[in-house]
Amino acid sequence: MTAAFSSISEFKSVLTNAPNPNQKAMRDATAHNGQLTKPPSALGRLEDIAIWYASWRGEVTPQIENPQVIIFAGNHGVTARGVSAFPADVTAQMVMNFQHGGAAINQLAKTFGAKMNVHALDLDNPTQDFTKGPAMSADECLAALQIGWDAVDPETDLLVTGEMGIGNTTSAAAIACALFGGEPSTWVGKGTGVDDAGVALKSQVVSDGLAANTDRDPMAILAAFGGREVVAMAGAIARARVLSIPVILDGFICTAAAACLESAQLGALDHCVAGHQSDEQAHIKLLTALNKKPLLALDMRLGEGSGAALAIGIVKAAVACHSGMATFAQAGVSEG
Ligand SMILES: Cc1cc2ncn([C@H]3O[C@H](COP(=O)(O)O)[C@@H](O)[C@H]3O)c2cc1C
Ligand SMILES: O=C(O)c1cccnc1
Repeated sequence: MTAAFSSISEFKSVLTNAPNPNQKAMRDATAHNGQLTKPPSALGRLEDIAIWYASWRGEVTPQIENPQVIIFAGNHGVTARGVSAFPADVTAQMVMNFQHGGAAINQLAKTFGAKMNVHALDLDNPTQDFTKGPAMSADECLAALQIGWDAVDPETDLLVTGEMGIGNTTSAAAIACALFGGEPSTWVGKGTGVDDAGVALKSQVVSDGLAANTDRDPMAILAAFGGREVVAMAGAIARARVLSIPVILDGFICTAAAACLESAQLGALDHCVAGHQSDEQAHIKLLTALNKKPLLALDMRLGEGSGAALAIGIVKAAVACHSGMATFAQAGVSEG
C-alpha cells in the first residue's frame, strides 16, 4: 500500500476531502423504510441505523457480509508513573492471547461473523512518558496513522477498531481533556481497576501531561498523548471514511482516538456510530461531546473492541430488517 499522505497536514486534507453519505440512497432508503410491514417508527433506532448504513454504502437495501475487527496494540511510557492496575508486559501477553483465540474479542468477533486482525505496534519500544514531553514525534505519529490506514480491508462492509495497551485509559483521558477542556479529574477513571488513590494519581498525571504538552491542535494532541495503538485506530477510522465503510466505535479509548479526527475536521465521524457506553466514567461525557448516542450500555469496561463487536449484531439486525422485510404491497398487508 503506497502512502496516502506524507505529512500530518496532508492527512488533515484527506479528512477535509473525504466523501459524504449518498443523499439519493438516503432518500430512497428512507422511502423504502416507510413501506415496510410495521407501524411507522416501530423499529425505533434500528430504522435510523439502517438508513444511515444504506446512505454510506450508497445502496437502498444493502447487506452486511464482511465485518472486520482490527485490534491495535501499543505500549505506553506513561506506565512508569504507575497509572494501571496491571504491568505493561500484559500488552504483549494479550497480543499472544488474541493470536491464539483466547480473548473476549475473539469470541465476540466469531459470534457476529467478523474476521479479526491484530497489529502489534513496536511493543518493545514504548512511547515516551507524556508527562515529560510528547509521547510521539510527528513522524512516529504518521507511521502509526499509516499502519491503521493500511490495516483496513477495502472489501469490508463494517469496521470495528479495538485496542490493547496497558496505561491507555490515562492516554485517552489526557487526549479528551486536551481536546475538550475541564478538570483532569472529570476525564479519568478506574481503567483496569485502580483504587481511589490510583484515580487521583491519574488526574495528576494528566495534569502534568497537559502542562508538558501545550499544543492544542487535535493532531498534535494525538501525537502528544496517544499510544501507537490509539493513533492507528484514528488512521483506520479515517481510511474507513475515505472508503465509505461504516464504523462502530468502541469504548473510551477508541472514542478518544476518534475525537481527534472530529476536532480536526467537523463531521469526520459521520460514518461512525457509538457501539456502547463503557463503564469508564468519562466515556459518556466524551460521547456527549461528540453528539453520539450509544447503542448498548452493559457495564463493560474492557476495550479490545468488545463493546463495538457486540453492536455488530445490532447493526446487522437493523440492516437485515430494512433489506429483508416485505413492503405492505408485497405482503398484502393493509396500511393504517
Ligand atoms: C488482562 C487484560 C486484558 C485487557 N483487554 C483490554 N484491556 C484494557 O485495559 C487497558 C487499559 O486500562 P489501564 O489504563 O488501566 O491500563 C487496555 O489495554 C485496554 O485495552 C485489558 C486489560 C487487562 C489487564
Ligand atoms: O472503555 C474502554 O475502552 C476501556 C475501559 C477500561 C479499560 N479498558 C478499556
